[in-house]
Amino acid sequence: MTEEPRIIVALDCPSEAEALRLTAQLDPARCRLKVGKELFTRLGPVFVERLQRDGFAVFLDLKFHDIPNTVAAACAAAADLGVWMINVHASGGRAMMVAARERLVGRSRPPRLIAVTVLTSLDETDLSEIGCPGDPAQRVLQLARLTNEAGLDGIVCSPREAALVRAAVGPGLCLVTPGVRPATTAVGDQKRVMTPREALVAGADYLVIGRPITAAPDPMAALAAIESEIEGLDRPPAAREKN
Ligand SMILES: O=c1ccn([C@@H]2O[C@H](COP(=O)(O)O)[C@@H](O)[C@H]2O)c(=O)[nH]1
Repeated sequence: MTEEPRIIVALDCPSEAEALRLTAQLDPARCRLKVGKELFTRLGPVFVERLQRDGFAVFLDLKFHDIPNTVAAACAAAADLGVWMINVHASGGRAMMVAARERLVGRSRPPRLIAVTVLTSLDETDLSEIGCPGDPAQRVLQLARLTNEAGLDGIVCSPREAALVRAAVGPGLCLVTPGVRPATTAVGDQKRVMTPREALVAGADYLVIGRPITAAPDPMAALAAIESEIEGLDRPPAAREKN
Protein backbone atom coordinates (compact mmCIF):
# COMPACT_ATOMS: atom_id res chain seq x y z
CA MET A 1 0.00 0.00 0.00
CA THR A 2 1.74 3.22 -1.11
CA GLU A 3 -0.85 5.93 -0.52
CA GLU A 4 -1.65 7.44 2.88
CA PRO A 5 -4.19 5.32 4.74
CA ARG A 6 -7.81 6.44 4.56
CA ILE A 7 -8.97 4.11 7.29
CA ILE A 8 -8.91 5.36 10.87
CA VAL A 9 -9.39 2.52 13.35
CA ALA A 10 -11.37 3.59 16.42
CA LEU A 11 -9.38 2.13 19.29
CA ASP A 12 -12.25 1.85 21.76
CA CYS A 13 -10.86 -0.59 24.32
CA PRO A 14 -11.33 -1.09 28.06
CA SER A 15 -7.64 -1.54 28.95
CA GLU A 16 -4.08 -0.89 27.85
CA ALA A 17 -3.48 -4.61 27.41
CA GLU A 18 -6.49 -4.93 25.13
CA ALA A 19 -5.48 -1.86 23.12
CA LEU A 20 -1.90 -3.07 22.67
CA ARG A 21 -3.11 -6.54 21.71
CA LEU A 22 -4.99 -4.85 18.88
CA THR A 23 -2.34 -2.38 17.76
CA ALA A 24 0.25 -5.17 17.64
CA GLN A 25 -1.85 -6.68 14.86
CA LEU A 26 -2.27 -3.40 12.94
CA ASP A 27 0.15 -1.79 10.51
CA PRO A 28 0.72 2.01 10.79
CA ALA A 29 1.27 2.11 7.02
CA ARG A 30 -2.26 0.84 6.47
CA CYS A 31 -4.34 2.62 9.09
CA ARG A 32 -4.40 5.54 11.48
CA LEU A 33 -5.73 5.23 15.03
CA LYS A 34 -8.46 7.14 16.80
CA VAL A 35 -8.12 7.47 20.56
CA GLY A 36 -11.39 8.47 22.18
CA LYS A 37 -12.77 9.28 25.58
CA GLU A 38 -12.62 5.76 27.01
CA LEU A 39 -8.95 5.06 26.38
CA PHE A 40 -7.77 8.61 26.99
CA THR A 41 -9.60 8.77 30.34
CA ARG A 42 -8.00 5.50 31.41
CA LEU A 43 -4.51 5.86 30.03
CA GLY A 44 -3.96 9.56 29.29
CA PRO A 45 -1.33 11.33 27.17
CA VAL A 46 1.38 8.76 27.87
CA PHE A 47 -0.53 6.15 25.91
CA VAL A 48 -1.06 8.50 22.97
CA GLU A 49 2.68 9.16 22.91
CA ARG A 50 3.32 5.42 22.97
CA LEU A 51 1.10 4.87 19.91
CA GLN A 52 2.92 7.64 18.06
CA ARG A 53 6.29 6.12 18.95
CA ASP A 54 4.97 2.89 17.47
CA GLY A 55 4.49 4.78 14.20
CA PHE A 56 0.75 5.47 14.25
CA ALA A 57 -0.81 8.79 13.26
CA VAL A 58 -3.32 9.55 16.02
CA PHE A 59 -6.69 11.28 15.81
CA LEU A 60 -7.41 12.39 19.40
CA ASP A 61 -11.21 12.29 19.40
CA LEU A 62 -12.14 14.17 22.57
CA LYS A 63 -14.88 16.29 20.94
CA PHE A 64 -14.32 19.42 22.99
CA HIS A 65 -17.51 21.41 23.64
CA ASP A 66 -17.30 24.31 26.10
CA ILE A 67 -16.82 28.07 26.16
CA PRO A 68 -14.26 29.42 23.66
CA ASN A 69 -11.47 30.04 26.17
CA THR A 70 -11.73 26.55 27.65
CA VAL A 71 -11.90 24.78 24.29
CA ALA A 72 -9.00 26.78 22.85
CA ALA A 73 -6.83 25.86 25.84
CA ALA A 74 -7.85 22.20 25.58
CA CYS A 75 -6.95 22.20 21.87
CA ALA A 76 -3.54 23.66 22.68
CA ALA A 77 -2.98 20.89 25.24
CA ALA A 78 -4.02 18.26 22.70
CA ALA A 79 -1.77 19.81 20.04
CA ASP A 80 1.17 19.65 22.48
CA LEU A 81 0.89 15.85 22.21
CA GLY A 82 1.88 16.08 18.54
CA VAL A 83 -1.22 14.25 17.32
CA TRP A 84 -2.33 14.29 13.69
CA MET A 85 -5.95 15.36 14.25
CA ILE A 86 -8.15 16.80 17.02
CA ASN A 87 -11.80 17.83 17.18
CA VAL A 88 -14.47 20.01 18.76
CA HIS A 89 -18.27 20.06 18.49
CA ALA A 90 -19.46 22.48 15.79
CA SER A 91 -22.54 23.16 17.92
CA GLY A 92 -20.20 24.97 20.33
CA GLY A 93 -20.53 27.82 17.86
CA ARG A 94 -18.49 30.04 15.61
CA ALA A 95 -16.59 31.91 18.36
CA MET A 96 -15.56 28.64 19.99
CA MET A 97 -14.30 27.18 16.71
CA VAL A 98 -12.43 30.36 15.76
CA ALA A 99 -10.80 30.51 19.20
CA ALA A 100 -9.69 26.88 18.84
CA ARG A 101 -8.23 27.49 15.39
CA GLU A 102 -6.46 30.69 16.40
CA ARG A 103 -4.85 29.00 19.41
CA LEU A 104 -3.09 26.59 17.03
CA VAL A 105 -1.57 29.31 14.84
CA GLY A 106 2.22 29.50 14.86
CA ARG A 107 2.87 25.85 15.61
CA SER A 108 5.31 24.16 13.24
CA ARG A 109 3.13 21.05 12.85
CA PRO A 110 -0.38 21.86 14.04
CA PRO A 111 -2.91 19.05 14.18
CA ARG A 112 -5.77 19.09 11.73
CA LEU A 113 -8.70 20.65 13.54
CA ILE A 114 -12.14 19.35 12.64
CA ALA A 115 -15.66 19.72 14.05
CA VAL A 116 -18.35 17.16 14.77
CA THR A 117 -21.64 18.09 13.10
CA VAL A 118 -24.40 15.63 14.08
CA LEU A 119 -23.42 12.39 15.82
CA THR A 120 -23.94 9.38 13.57
CA SER A 121 -25.91 7.67 16.36
CA LEU A 122 -28.73 10.22 16.02
CA ASP A 123 -31.67 10.12 13.61
CA GLU A 124 -34.49 12.56 13.02
CA THR A 125 -36.48 11.34 16.06
CA ASP A 126 -33.48 11.75 18.38
CA LEU A 127 -32.82 15.25 17.06
CA SER A 128 -36.43 16.22 17.56
CA GLU A 129 -36.25 15.05 21.20
CA ILE A 130 -33.36 17.40 21.90
CA GLY A 131 -35.14 20.36 20.34
CA CYS A 132 -33.63 20.20 16.86
CA PRO A 133 -36.46 19.02 14.62
CA GLY A 134 -35.89 18.38 10.94
CA ASP A 135 -33.74 16.40 8.56
CA PRO A 136 -30.32 15.51 10.08
CA ALA A 137 -28.70 16.17 6.69
CA GLN A 138 -29.83 19.80 6.72
CA ARG A 139 -28.43 20.29 10.21
CA VAL A 140 -25.15 18.68 9.13
CA LEU A 141 -25.02 21.03 6.16
CA GLN A 142 -25.65 24.09 8.33
CA LEU A 143 -22.89 23.08 10.77
CA ALA A 144 -20.52 22.17 7.91
CA ARG A 145 -20.94 25.66 6.44
CA LEU A 146 -20.33 27.25 9.84
CA THR A 147 -17.22 25.10 10.35
CA ASN A 148 -15.93 26.09 6.93
CA GLU A 149 -16.52 29.78 7.64
CA ALA A 150 -14.69 29.40 10.98
CA GLY A 151 -11.67 28.19 8.99
CA LEU A 152 -11.36 24.67 10.39
CA ASP A 153 -9.87 21.85 8.33
CA GLY A 154 -12.87 19.56 8.21
CA ILE A 155 -15.90 17.98 9.77
CA VAL A 156 -17.14 14.71 11.18
CA CYS A 157 -20.39 13.66 9.54
CA SER A 158 -22.09 10.48 8.47
CA PRO A 159 -21.21 9.26 4.96
CA ARG A 160 -24.87 9.80 4.14
CA GLU A 161 -24.29 13.56 4.16
CA ALA A 162 -20.91 13.51 2.41
CA ALA A 163 -22.19 14.18 -1.12
CA LEU A 164 -24.46 16.99 0.03
CA VAL A 165 -21.68 18.69 1.99
CA ARG A 166 -19.14 18.24 -0.83
CA ALA A 167 -21.51 19.82 -3.32
CA ALA A 168 -22.12 22.77 -1.00
CA VAL A 169 -18.63 23.56 0.32
CA GLY A 170 -16.35 22.14 -2.37
CA PRO A 171 -13.23 19.99 -2.16
CA GLY A 172 -11.32 21.91 0.53
CA LEU A 173 -13.11 20.65 3.63
CA CYS A 174 -11.91 17.28 4.90
CA LEU A 175 -14.79 14.86 5.50
CA VAL A 176 -14.17 12.34 8.26
CA THR A 177 -16.95 9.77 8.47
CA PRO A 178 -17.80 7.31 11.21
CA GLY A 179 -21.02 5.36 10.75
CA VAL A 180 -19.24 3.02 8.34
CA ARG A 181 -20.33 -0.58 8.19
CA PRO A 182 -19.24 -3.31 5.76
CA ALA A 183 -22.41 -5.04 4.52
CA THR A 184 -21.91 -8.11 6.70
CA THR A 185 -21.32 -6.35 10.05
CA ALA A 186 -23.73 -5.25 12.78
CA VAL A 187 -24.88 -1.64 12.78
CA GLY A 188 -25.10 -1.51 16.60
CA ASP A 189 -25.84 1.95 17.99
CA GLN A 190 -25.09 3.76 14.71
CA LYS A 191 -28.14 5.11 12.88
CA ARG A 192 -26.82 6.89 9.78
CA VAL A 193 -24.53 4.38 8.07
CA MET A 194 -23.07 3.40 4.70
CA THR A 195 -20.60 0.77 3.53
CA PRO A 196 -16.90 1.76 3.14
CA ARG A 197 -17.20 1.87 -0.64
CA GLU A 198 -20.40 3.91 -0.59
CA ALA A 199 -18.81 6.36 1.85
CA LEU A 200 -15.80 7.05 -0.37
CA VAL A 201 -17.92 7.28 -3.52
CA ALA A 202 -20.07 9.83 -1.67
CA GLY A 203 -16.98 11.96 -1.06
CA ALA A 204 -15.58 10.97 2.34
CA ASP A 205 -11.85 11.52 2.83
CA TYR A 206 -11.37 9.28 5.84
CA LEU A 207 -13.39 6.36 7.19
CA VAL A 208 -13.56 5.92 10.96
CA ILE A 209 -14.18 2.25 11.66
CA GLY A 210 -14.22 0.68 15.08
CA ARG A 211 -16.05 -2.52 15.97
CA PRO A 212 -16.12 -4.03 12.45
CA ILE A 213 -12.32 -4.21 12.79
CA THR A 214 -11.63 -4.27 16.54
CA ALA A 215 -14.29 -6.88 17.36
CA ALA A 216 -13.39 -9.10 14.41
CA PRO A 217 -11.68 -12.42 15.20
CA ASP A 218 -8.80 -11.30 12.95
CA PRO A 219 -8.64 -7.47 12.92
CA MET A 220 -5.95 -7.33 10.21
CA ALA A 221 -8.03 -9.59 7.97
CA ALA A 222 -11.07 -7.37 8.57
CA LEU A 223 -8.99 -4.32 7.63
CA ALA A 224 -7.69 -6.08 4.51
CA ALA A 225 -11.26 -6.92 3.44
CA ILE A 226 -12.23 -3.26 3.74
CA GLU A 227 -9.12 -2.24 1.78
CA SER A 228 -10.13 -4.59 -1.03
CA GLU A 229 -13.65 -3.16 -1.02
CA ILE A 230 -12.32 0.39 -1.52
CA GLU A 231 -9.36 -0.41 -3.76
CA GLY A 232 -9.16 1.67 -6.91
CA LEU A 233 -11.40 4.49 -5.71
CA ASP A 234 -9.92 7.93 -6.33
CA ARG A 235 -8.84 9.95 -3.35
CA PRO A 236 -10.83 13.18 -3.00
CA PRO A 237 -8.76 16.39 -3.21
CA ALA A 238 -8.97 17.30 0.49
CA ALA A 239 -7.26 14.06 1.44
CA ARG A 240 -4.72 14.24 -1.41
CA GLU A 241 -3.51 17.71 -0.55
CA LYS A 242 -3.20 17.54 3.25
CA ASN A 243 -2.24 14.32 4.94
O1 LIG B 1 -20.65 11.17 14.97
C1 LIG B 1 -19.77 10.40 15.46
C2 LIG B 1 -18.60 10.86 15.99
C3 LIG B 1 -17.69 9.97 16.46
N1 LIG B 1 -17.91 8.64 16.43
C4 LIG B 1 -16.86 7.73 16.94
O2 LIG B 1 -16.44 6.86 15.88
C5 LIG B 1 -16.25 5.55 16.37
C6 LIG B 1 -17.13 4.61 15.62
O3 LIG B 1 -16.96 3.30 16.10
P1 LIG B 1 -17.79 2.06 15.52
O4 LIG B 1 -17.40 0.94 16.43
O5 LIG B 1 -17.32 1.86 14.11
O6 LIG B 1 -19.24 2.39 15.61
C7 LIG B 1 -16.50 5.58 17.87
O7 LIG B 1 -15.25 5.72 18.51
C8 LIG B 1 -17.30 6.84 18.09
O8 LIG B 1 -17.01 7.46 19.33
C9 LIG B 1 -19.08 8.18 15.90
O9 LIG B 1 -19.33 6.95 15.85
N2 LIG B 1 -19.98 9.07 15.41
